[in-house]
Amino acid sequence: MEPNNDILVKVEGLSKKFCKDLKTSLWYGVQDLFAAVRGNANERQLRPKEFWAVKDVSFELRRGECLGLIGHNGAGKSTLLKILNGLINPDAGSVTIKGKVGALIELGAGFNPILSGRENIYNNGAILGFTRKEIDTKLDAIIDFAEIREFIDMPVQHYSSGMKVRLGFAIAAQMEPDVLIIDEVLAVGDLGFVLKCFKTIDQLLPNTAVIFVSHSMVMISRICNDIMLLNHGEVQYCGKNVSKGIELYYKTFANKEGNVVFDDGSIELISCQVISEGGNDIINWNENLMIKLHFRMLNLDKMPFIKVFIFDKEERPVALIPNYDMYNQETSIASNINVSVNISNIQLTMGVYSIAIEMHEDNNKNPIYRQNNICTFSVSAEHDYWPAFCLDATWVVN
Ligand SMILES: Nc1ncnc2c1ncn2[C@@H]1O[C@H](COP(=O)(O)OP(=O)(O)OP(=O)(O)O)[C@@H](O)[C@H]1O
Repeated sequence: MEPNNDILVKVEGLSKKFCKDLKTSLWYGVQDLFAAVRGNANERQLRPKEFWAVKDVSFELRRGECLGLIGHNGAGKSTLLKILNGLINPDAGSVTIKGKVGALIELGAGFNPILSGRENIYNNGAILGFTRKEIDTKLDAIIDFAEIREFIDMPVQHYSSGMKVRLGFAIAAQMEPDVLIIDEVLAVGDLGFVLKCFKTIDQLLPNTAVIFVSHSMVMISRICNDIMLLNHGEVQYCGKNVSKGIELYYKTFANKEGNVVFDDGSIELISCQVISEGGNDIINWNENLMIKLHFRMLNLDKMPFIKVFIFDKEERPVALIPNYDMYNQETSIASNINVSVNISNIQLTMGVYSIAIEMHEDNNKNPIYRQNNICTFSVSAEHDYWPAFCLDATWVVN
């Protein structure tokens, strides 16, 4: 048995370039072939229409480590995984992988579509280096894990996307690989299956190195203890601070524009401001926060029912502040209203949040006004955590 902290994946200076147009790419292919024969290949330079899909990527992964690979569409994540899995050759750099590799890269890739699920289990098992006898002993566990016993003798080409990913993950996981590579495919599984995958990855992790690509920061933060952020093929951040990697990823997609979703002309929202005790828009964790609203009543003579929503950077609503205390109070048409909403000890974690406002004539009636992303504010804190709240609790030893 190898020591627990042995390096299973070692990637050094890995680069891969592609060409943006097919004709030129084929011509470069021919040139490269001759250059390689003459032994003077100049792989590190880009020619017209070429670009780096992966550039100078290096990292190491040990047993028990799960690397989350994140980045915008086209950042180079799948290309990197395909190089790791030996599906494409890099132009520069090296990859060293120890042990058995289980990979779920493209939906249905690795399956022969005209063979049944059962036959594909034997094929994939053989590719992973298992004998027929070994696969026989794992067959039932794979079929049960995938929950597709009814359809196991049906050709894989007739499987739904979810069924394909179930079978692929079941094979990869039940074969107990040393290195498990998972591309975004889990996104097509239903919640029940995703939860099962999380549990399985938790169980495998002590003996496995996992590389996991996802656009879901919820999944990344749930299972990864290392993170790599790719930006146009280059590593923007690589390290153990998963929250920092996620925060940097979010910064690439900052949405600063507000949008009115609904406005029936009853009210004009003039301004919305979020301010800290110190009077600026950066709030320290556990500090008091004030939201100042200024609006004009155009066609209403009673205070509307107002819901102030706080959204996180992934546009998940994390808090709601309703004005139960003051709605329905008498006002007059054409009056200007200034409202302060005071929130004590805000315990949201570090990051950028946005405000949305919805107003109703009455608690139970349809909205008369809704605007998203009206303004943003930042919470600063000593530590960067993924969950939305870090509660100021008292710990007592009893
Ligand atoms: N075979 C290929 N030939 C030419 N360009 C390619 C090829 N494969 C990938 N690319 C390009 O390389 C870049 C990286 O693609 P890749 O699929 O690795 O991105 P990704 O980070 O996985 O994106 P996504 O989040 O959309 O899955 C993209 O610009 C893509 O168009």
